[in-house]
Amino acid sequence: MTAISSNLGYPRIGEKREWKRALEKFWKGEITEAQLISETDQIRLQSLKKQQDIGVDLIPVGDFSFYDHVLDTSVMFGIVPDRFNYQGGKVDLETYFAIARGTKDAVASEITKWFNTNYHYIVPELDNSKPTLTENRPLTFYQEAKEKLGIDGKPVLLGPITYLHLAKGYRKENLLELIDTFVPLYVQILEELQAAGASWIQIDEPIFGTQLDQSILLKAEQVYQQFAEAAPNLKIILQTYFEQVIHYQAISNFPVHAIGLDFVHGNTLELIEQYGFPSNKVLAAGIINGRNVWKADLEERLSFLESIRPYVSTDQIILQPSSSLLHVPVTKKLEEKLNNDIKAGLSFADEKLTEIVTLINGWNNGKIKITNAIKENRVERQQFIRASSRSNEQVKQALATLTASDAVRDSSFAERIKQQQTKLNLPLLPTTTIGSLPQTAVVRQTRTKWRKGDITNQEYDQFIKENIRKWIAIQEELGLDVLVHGEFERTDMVEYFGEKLNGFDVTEFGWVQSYGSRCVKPPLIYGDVSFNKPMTVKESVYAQSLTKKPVKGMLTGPVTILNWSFVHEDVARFTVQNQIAFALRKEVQVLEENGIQIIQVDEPALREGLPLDERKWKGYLEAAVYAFGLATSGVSNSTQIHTHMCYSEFQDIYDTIDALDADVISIETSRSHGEMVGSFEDHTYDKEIGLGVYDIHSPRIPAKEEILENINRALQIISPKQFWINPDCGLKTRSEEETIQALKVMVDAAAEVRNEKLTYQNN
Ligand SMILES: CN1c2c(nc(N)[nH]c2=O)NC[C@@H]1CNc1ccc(C(=O)N[C@@H](CCC(=O)N[C@@H](CCC(=O)N[C@@H](CCC(=O)O)C(=O)O)C(=O)O)C(=O)O)cc1
Ligand SMILES: N[C@@H](CCS)C(=O)O
Ligand SMILES: [Zn+2]
Repeated sequence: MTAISSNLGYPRIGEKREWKRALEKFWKGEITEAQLISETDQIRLQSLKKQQDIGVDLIPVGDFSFYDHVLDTSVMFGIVPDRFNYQGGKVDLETYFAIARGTKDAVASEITKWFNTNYHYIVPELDNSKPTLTENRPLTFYQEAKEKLGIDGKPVLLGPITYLHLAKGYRKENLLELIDTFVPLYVQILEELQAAGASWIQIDEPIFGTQLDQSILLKAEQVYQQFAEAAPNLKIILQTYFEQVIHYQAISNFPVHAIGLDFVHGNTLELIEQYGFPSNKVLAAGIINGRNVWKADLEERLSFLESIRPYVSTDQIILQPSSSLLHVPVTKKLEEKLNNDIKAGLSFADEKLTEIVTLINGWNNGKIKITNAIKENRVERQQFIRASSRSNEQVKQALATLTASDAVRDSSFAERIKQQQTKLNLPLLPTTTIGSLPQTAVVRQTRTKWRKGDITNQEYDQFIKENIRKWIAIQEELGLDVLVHGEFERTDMVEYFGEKLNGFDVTEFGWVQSYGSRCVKPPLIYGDVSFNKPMTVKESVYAQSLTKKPVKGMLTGPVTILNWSFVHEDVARFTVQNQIAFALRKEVQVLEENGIQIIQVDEPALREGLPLDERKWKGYLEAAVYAFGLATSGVSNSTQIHTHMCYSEFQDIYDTIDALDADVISIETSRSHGEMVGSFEDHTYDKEIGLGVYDIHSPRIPAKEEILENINRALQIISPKQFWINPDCGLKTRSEEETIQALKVMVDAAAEVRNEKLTYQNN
């Protein structure tokens, strides 16, 4: 008997984002549903075939999605919010996409971060819905892989404990009962899979990387007992990831065939060393990082595996990535423009699976059998490690001299805001946007032409300027108070800085799914980071030259740049974060020197990066506050620092939001229907704040009444003197028409409330 290799999930998007293009064509009505299905079938089957060719033993099936796997789970259980008029039975694609994207009559469901990743899932709205099994999705995909490719796949299912923790619309005290209502449906899925001849099933429970009550653990054990009894021939892998499990002793004793543990994040090895591993179970060991893109050190991984060997027999292990490969790009083979030294150090999804297959051979048959692979791996890694561009002594020295006071502004907020008000003279309830304006097809196509050399630098600059000019005029016409230049020159708020800062590089095809069809291309941080030359000044200064109203300078913050990049692993993440902050500090100062009076430093990833294990929160948050302070504290009192965060639960980090000491913060709240507002009830927040008053992720134009409701709800708790009115995130995904219409409604609503408040004050 030998051990086997496995994968937990494969990127859905195709090597060149074919999946995204098919979806967007369908949404635009350019292809039919049948064409969408046929195109995505092809992408999915190619992905399965590739994994088969690489030699992966347990190939995941059912990890494919038309939008999001949490939404897939919801519709499989008939969990559809009432506003979509669902009549029962299998949920059709129209309803599925309506939940995800909204319609003109119904707002989309909320999206939020999938654990500590930049992937967003659709939050299930349980309310009073009665779960029913509308289709056995895992079974459908299991049968497809078997019939079309002869793959005896491993269906992937989101587990009930995690699914219900991610859902809303129920009272926490009813969770245990609620779990019981889903169990029979899961049981039916498992029974049918077993009857169809499936051998394995992966049930994802990443929630076990977070702190859970004893009562939940007990319930979970009973649930898995029921699963095991219902389908005794199905080998259940209880799969955790993104963190070491917190309740290891409890979970490792659950009555399942295998326990999947992440050996990359946290210290899982220590848990095994301390408590051992049950002899009657298989250890599915995640030993290749599923969240980063660097080539593993095969020799080191093999010797790491030797530390596990005393606790398991040779065939008692499955080797796999630490998590689904949804979070890394598909293959590095398409990267033809990357510097060779950097490319040598990379490993995307396909290359990671090859590493797993190599390691399983080494584990089963001895190191000698993989000597050549190890040699090649060593040479390539050394080529990367020794690349001369990776080290920057000057930055290291500059950072070594920094102290706590380098990250704190000169005066208190109370003092600063007086000076800022005098200078900016803004009205009550100022209106603004978050930064980006529509990245139309023309904007993207022009950038692509420029990249290909089809248009010159001057022509591209001129094109960007024209867009800035056009949108400054539109914003003035709309009556917004603080304007933005629109970020037309940026592919993405992180990738753009990756193109400009030293120590970064960018890929051509290194896409990962962010939400729905939207993808991002995280830059690579391969070495010490430093400022090269001004990155945003030209566009900001040009925009400011066109108007008397203040134009915000627009930067992405150090925590977000770090979180949304693939960061080399040679030094601590916090060190890289401070290097980025130090480089941004320079940019902030240059913007100020060039007459920009408001500078926004976005930190949308700050909450997302919060460790799953609460014991690690303090260190993470302190480092975040320091880095943000380092980036923003080098300006005078009268320069107003803004920040922006979106799509996360912020209640947990209220104190950090305060400690960032930004003069103004804008936070998304519209999809969560104002839940964040409640946090301000219990605190006395003294700085200024904009709570997003409408959802930009839906093409729907908000009604004035909705915006008024959002504003008035916030104003019950936050003083109008502190409150800003803005959408909840950037507008780059919206069309020009949608943007203008929605902003018009927003500005009208703001004017109405402003007049009411002023009338009230004057009386
Ligand atoms: C705020 N958000 C962000 C997150 N993470 C980031 N790294 N950046 C973010 O802004 N996480 C949380 C949220 C997620 N939100 C979004 C919102 C929108 C997108 C998005 O629209 N992504 C685009 C890709 C953007 C991009 O870089 N485009 C390139 C064009 C590349 C291209 O497709 N070119 C075409 C030719 C042009 C054409 O015909 O369209 C080609 O080569 O074929 C660019 O602008 O140059 C997306 O399309 O998915 C992501 C996350
Ligand atoms: N300034 C960015 C922030 C997005 S989170 C934008 O507007 O797109
Ligand atoms: Zn945002």
